[in-house]
Amino acid sequence: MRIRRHPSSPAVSIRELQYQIQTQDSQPQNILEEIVWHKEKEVDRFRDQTPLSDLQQQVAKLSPPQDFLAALRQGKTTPALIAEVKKASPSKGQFRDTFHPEEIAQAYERAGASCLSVLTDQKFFQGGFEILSQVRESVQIPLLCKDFVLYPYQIYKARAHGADAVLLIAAVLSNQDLAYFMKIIKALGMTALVEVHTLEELDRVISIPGVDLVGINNRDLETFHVDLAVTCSLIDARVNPLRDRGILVVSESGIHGPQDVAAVAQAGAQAILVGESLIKQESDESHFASELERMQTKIDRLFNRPAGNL
Ligand SMILES: O=P(O)(O)OC[C@@H](O)[C@@H](O)c1c[nH]c2ccccc12
Repeated sequence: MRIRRHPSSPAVSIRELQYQIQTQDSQPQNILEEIVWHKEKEVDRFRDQTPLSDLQQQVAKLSPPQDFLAALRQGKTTPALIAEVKKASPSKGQFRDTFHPEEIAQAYERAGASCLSVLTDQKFFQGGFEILSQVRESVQIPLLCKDFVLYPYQIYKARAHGADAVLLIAAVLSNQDLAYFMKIIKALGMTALVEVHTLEELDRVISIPGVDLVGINNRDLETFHVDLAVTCSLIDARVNPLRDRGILVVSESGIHGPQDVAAVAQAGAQAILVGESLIKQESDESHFASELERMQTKIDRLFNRPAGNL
């Protein structure tokens, strides 16, 4: 695990030294740590509003989730597309002036996405669980809840708002937590997408029983640096164990054009997760009559297919 879950408390009590240790260790070292430390407080607030037992009762009344992994295996495109409903990011700010999640989600679905990802982190990505619910009402395809999961509570909350799959980030969870959270996700009939960024993390994840869907994030969440070679080198290093275990690999982040899609597909990614390049408002986009037309054009371009070829 690369990330400290909490600010560490000083081990010594000599006053001056304590002051020094506190100032150094009580600052997050990078954005991922900052997000995780803040997430602890956000989850506390959610628990105060709605206890876990209430969420569990809500979840018990829902019809079963859809099979996210099967939708990727069937794939409306090759590789299958998970399109992300993403309003903003901590590094780039807001991607467009007006953001209508239902419209975007419907356009993605009709233009060829096999599944959708919905960001629910409020502070850093301007997402929300109300957006997940709105999207659930607007489309048929399976949904991934994209958040920084630290507690089982968040898994029930995702399900209660209509998610079929939940992201688990190896950089912030121990193996024990990963294995435990996977059990809860499976018991709820959902799919876990386990995200890695390094070979160490991939090795940890491959060793956990029941992992069948792995996301390789091309973006380093500590620095925001994006490199598609991350997907290629990690798959390359572990081709055999990935194949033997029947793990489907999703290449995540920084995919902008047909060359990018071809590169990660060639490396062995069977699905891609794309946010920014689909959602971003370009300066020459005013001529698009509708969100559907916009998304159709962008997705056609991404897969190098003739315009309107759905
Ligand atoms: O907008 P991009 O570069 O296409 O990336 C999408 C997605 O991969 C990215 O949003 C993401 C991948 N893993 C995450 C974990 C948390 C928040 C966000 C993410």
